[in-house]
Amino acid sequence: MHPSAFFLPTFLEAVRTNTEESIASIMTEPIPGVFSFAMLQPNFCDMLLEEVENFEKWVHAMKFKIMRPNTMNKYGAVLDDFGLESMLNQFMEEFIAPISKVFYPEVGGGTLDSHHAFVVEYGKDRDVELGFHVDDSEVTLNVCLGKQFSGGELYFRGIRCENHVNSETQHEEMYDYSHVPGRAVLHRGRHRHGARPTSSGLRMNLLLWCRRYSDLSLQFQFCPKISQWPIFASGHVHSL
Ligand SMILES: O=C(O)CCC(=O)C(=O)O
Ligand SMILES: [Fe+2]
Repeated sequence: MHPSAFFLPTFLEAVRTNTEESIASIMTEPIPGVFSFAMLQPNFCDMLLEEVENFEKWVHAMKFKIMRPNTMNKYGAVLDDFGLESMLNQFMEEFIAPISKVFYPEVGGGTLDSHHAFVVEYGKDRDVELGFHVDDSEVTLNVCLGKQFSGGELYFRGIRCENHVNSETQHEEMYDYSHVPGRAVLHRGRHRHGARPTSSGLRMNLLLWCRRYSDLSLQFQFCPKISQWPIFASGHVHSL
């Protein structure tokens, strides 16, 4: 399948041109460090949703146990488990690393080298909301796949290092993002966030937690609570 079957022409063109200007031209940055852009073709969102649903049906029929996408979400599936691992790695290297190189140089955004990819599901008989947390990632891509829903806003509360992860939020750090199918949000894993209740319908989002394992010395984080950086932040953190 050609990339134009997955991605919107604006996104493809911006990343292929691969300059700071071309990448910035498709982005909005509603608060520092949070970027949003239109990314996926509507047909591809539908296809991926269908694929996830088929996988879940198959797992159910086989009486297999489905792996939870992460420590907090109960509903959804790990995409790497059904044959998409190498495609998603290529996607991270060719599309997300060039963007992260421009916007997140402090965490080695240009040299992301591993990922954890999953779909999360919210609605009736699914997860309702997601508590306040940081991700086990350097950079997180969160793309809404659909379907129809209300609520489910992603709220942001500022970037923090390990030592200040529970510190208070400044007014200017508060931001609520409303998901739109096909549209992506990109943020640092250490940018504190959560998801408000999906009050009706079904919301499914694709998450790509991108990491840089090759050189852990770059796991240093800028934290506004400290005047100088880097500050070492370790290991796996999810819920706060
Ligand atoms: O539901 C969302 O959009 C947020 C999901 C999220 O933050 C996560 O899975 O780490
Ligand atoms: Fe998250």
